[in-house]
Amino acid sequence: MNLPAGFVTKYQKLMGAAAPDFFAALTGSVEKGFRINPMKPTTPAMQAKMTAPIPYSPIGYYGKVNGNALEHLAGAVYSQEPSAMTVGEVAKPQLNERVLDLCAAPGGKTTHLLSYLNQTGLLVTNEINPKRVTALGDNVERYGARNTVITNETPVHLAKALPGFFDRILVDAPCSGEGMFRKDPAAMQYWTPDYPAECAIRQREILTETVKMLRPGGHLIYSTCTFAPEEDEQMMAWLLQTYPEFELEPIEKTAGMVDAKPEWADGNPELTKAVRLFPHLMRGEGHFIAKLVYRGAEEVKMPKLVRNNLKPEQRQLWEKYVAQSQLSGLEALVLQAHGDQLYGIPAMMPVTRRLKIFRPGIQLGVFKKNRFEPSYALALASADLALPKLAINHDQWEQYVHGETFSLATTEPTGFTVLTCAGLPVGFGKVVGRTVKNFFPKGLRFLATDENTVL
Ligand SMILES: C[S@@+](CC[C@H](N)C(=O)[O-])C[C@H]1O[C@@H](n2cnc3c(N)ncnc32)[C@H](O)[C@@H]1O
Repeated sequence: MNLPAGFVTKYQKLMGAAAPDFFAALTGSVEKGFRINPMKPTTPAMQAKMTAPIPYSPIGYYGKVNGNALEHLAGAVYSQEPSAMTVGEVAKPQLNERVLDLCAAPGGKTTHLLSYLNQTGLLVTNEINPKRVTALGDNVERYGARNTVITNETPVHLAKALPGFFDRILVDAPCSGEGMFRKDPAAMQYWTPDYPAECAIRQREILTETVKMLRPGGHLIYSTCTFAPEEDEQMMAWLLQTYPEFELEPIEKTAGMVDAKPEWADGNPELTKAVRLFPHLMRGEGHFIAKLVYRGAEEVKMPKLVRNNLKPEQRQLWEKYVAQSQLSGLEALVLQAHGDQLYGIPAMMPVTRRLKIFRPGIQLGVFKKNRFEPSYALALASADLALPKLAINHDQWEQYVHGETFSLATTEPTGFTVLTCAGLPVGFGKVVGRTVKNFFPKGLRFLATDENTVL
C-alpha cells in the first residue's frame, strides 16, 4: 500500500520519531472486532468466538464474524473494528436518556448506544444520505430496538425541530477517513492535502447545529476516524473558543490510547482530556474522541409528545392480535398507523411535523383486510417479549431463510409464531398443524448452507 505523498510529508513532521512505526502500522493488517448484543441471548457459537475480550468494552471482542451467520442476521452480534468501539463506550448513555446519533449510518455506534439504553429512553438516529439510511434501518431492525426513531435529515432541520431536547448527542463526523486507509485503501483516492480542511468546514457546520440541541448538563461526544489535527484537536479548540459554555470531560485511556495533542491545535492543555487512538499503539484502525458537557443554563420548554392515532377498527384488530398471542411488553409504546403499517413509537418522541422520518419507531406489522399480520421487526425485537415461540433447528433455519415451507415433528398451536434458533428469534412463521408457512422477508432470502453460515 502506497500512502499519499502529501500525507507522508505531513505526518513525518507531526509524528516525529514515531512516524516510521505509524506508517508501518498503516501498511500492516487490519484489526477485526465484533460486539455482542446484550439484549439477545448468547449462542454456543458466539461463546466459542468470545475468546479475546477488548479491554475497554465489556461487550467487545477481537475477531471476525460472518455476515451470513444466524447470529449476525438475528442481530446478536455486530461487526465493528475495535477502535470504533471506544466511541460507544465513551458515549455510553444512561437508561431513559434522550439520545441523538447525528451521523449514524450504517449504525455501528447506534447499535452500541442501543446496547446501553437497553430498550429505555429514546434514540433518534439520523443519516443525511438517503441511500445510506436504508442500511441504518436494517441494522436497527436486526438489533431489535423498540426505542428508536430513524430520521433522514440535515443537522439544520433537526436543530430547528428539536432545540435543547437531547441529554446526549453523538457526532461521529464525516471526515477525511485517514484511519480507514488500511481497511479501505480506496479512502486514499479522496485524500489531498486540502481534504482535512474541507472536511473541517463541514464539521464546524454540523457542530454549530449540534450545540443547539443539547439540554443544560447534556453531553456531546465528538469523534472522527481520521488523524488530521484540523478535524480533531483544532475542531475541539474551535468549539471551546466559540462556545465557552462547553467543557471537555476527561476520557480514561487504556490499552494504548493516548492524550490528544494540544500542540497540534491552540495549545489549550484541556485538549489532553480527549483521546487519540493510533494503530501503532493499539489494536485498531485509529480514532479521535472528545467528550464535552454543556454548562448552559437555559432550559427549553419540552415539546408535545407523540399520541396514538389508531382508528377504532385498527385498534380492534391490534387488540385481537394481542389477546390471541398473549403479547405483553409493548405497553409503553405509542401506537400509530401510517397507511396500513402499524408502528410502535417511543413515548418520549415529540411531535415533529417538519422532519423527514425514515422510520417513526418499530414496525409492528401490517393491517390486512380483517386481520393484523405481525412484522419481521417485531420478531427480531421479541427476545424479552411474551409471544408464542417455537424452537427450530439449524437445518430448519436454513430452509426458513431460503423461503421454504417446512414441517415439524409434532403438531403445534396454530397461528403466527416467533421462530427461534439457538435461542435467538429469527422471524415469524405461521404454524398450521405440522407445517410452518414462511414469513421471512422475500428481499432477505438466501441459500444458506452449513458452510456459508459458520459464525
Ligand atoms: C463516519 S460516518 C458515520 C458512521 C456511523 N456513525 C457508524 O458508526 O456506523 C459519517 C456519516 O455522516 C454523514 N454525513 C455526511 N455529511 C453530513 C452532514 N453534513 N451532516 C450530517 N451527517 C453527514 C455521512 O453520510 C456518513 O454516513
